[in-house]
Amino acid sequence: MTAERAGAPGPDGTVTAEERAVGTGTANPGGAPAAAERTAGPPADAASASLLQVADLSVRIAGLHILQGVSFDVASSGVTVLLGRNGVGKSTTLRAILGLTPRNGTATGSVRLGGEEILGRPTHALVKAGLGFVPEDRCVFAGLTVAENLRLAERTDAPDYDLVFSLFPELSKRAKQRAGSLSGGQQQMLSLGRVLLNSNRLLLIDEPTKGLAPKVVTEVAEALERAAQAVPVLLVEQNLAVVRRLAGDAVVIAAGQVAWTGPGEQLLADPALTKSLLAVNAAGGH
Ligand SMILES: Nc1ncnc2c1ncn2[C@@H]1O[C@H](COP(=O)(O)OP(=O)(O)OP(=O)(O)O)[C@@H](O)[C@H]1O
Repeated sequence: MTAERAGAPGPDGTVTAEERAVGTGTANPGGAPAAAERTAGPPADAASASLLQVADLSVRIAGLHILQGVSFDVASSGVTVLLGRNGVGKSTTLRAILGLTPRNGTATGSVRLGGEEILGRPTHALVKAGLGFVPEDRCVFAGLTVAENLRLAERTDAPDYDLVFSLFPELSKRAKQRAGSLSGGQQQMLSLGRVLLNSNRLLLIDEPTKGLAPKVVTEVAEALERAAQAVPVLLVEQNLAVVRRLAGDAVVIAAGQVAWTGPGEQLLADPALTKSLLAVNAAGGH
C-alpha cells in the first residue's frame, strides 16, 4: 500500500501541543519522528535484527484519525511491548497489522514481516503466514473442555501439543475441565496454548493481564515469559510490573504517534518519563 504522509494531524486529528511535549524519549525526541528519520529507516543491523517493521502506519476509522504515522520495529526474539494511555490506539495497531481494521476504516503505510509487505493482505493469509493473535477477551469456549478448545484451534496435521503442554502443564492436567470453570489465569494460558499449537513466526498479544488478580498476573507473566522463549511476541500491556519482567524493547504511543522507543528497562528506570508518557508510576500504580 502507498505510504500516507504522517506527522501533522488532519482537521480531525487529535494531537495537542501538550501531548506532543511528552515525546521526550531518546529514540524519538519531540514525539513524532522527523521526516528525515522516517525515510532513513533503522540502521542496517537493527533492520536485520527485526522481524516486523511497521512504518508510517495510519489508521482512520469512522472519521477518526487514530494512528497518524506510527513506525516501530519488533525484534526477532523476546518481547517487544507496546504501551500508551487508554485509547491511544494500541489495539488498533495490532488489529491493523492483522488485517482487522474495520471495513469502514482504512489502514495505510507499511507493515513488513520478514521483509515482505503484509499490510492489506487478508487476515486468513496473515494467520497462514505465521501471525498468531491472542485477543484481549481471551476467546475460549466456556462450554467446551480444555482438550476440545485446543482441538478446535488445530490448523495443521501436526499440532504441537508437546510445546503447549511443556509450557503449560496445567492444561494437560485440566484437559477434561470445562474452560468456563478455569480461573482467569488458566483461561489466558488456554488462549495462549490455542495459538501456540500451530507454528507461528510472531505472536500478537493484547493486554493478557487485564482484570486479573495480582497473583494471577504473576502466573500469566510467567506463562508469557515461557511462550516468548518459543516465539517472538508483540505485547500490549499496561501493567508495568509485567513490562519490567518481560520487555526487551518498548514502544510508547501517544497522540496517534510513537512518542518513545527504547529498551523497556530504560523507560521504567525514569519515573518522570514513565509518568508523563503513561500517566502511571513506574512502581506500577496509577
Ligand atoms: N471500530 C471503531 N469505531 C470507532 N472508534 C474506534 C473503533 N476502534 C477503535 N476506536 C477508537 O480508537 C481509539 C483507540 O482505540 P484502541 O482500542 O486502539 O485503544 P487502546 O490504546 O488499545 O486502548 P485501551 O488501553 O483502553 O484498551 C479509541 O478512541 C477508540 O474509541
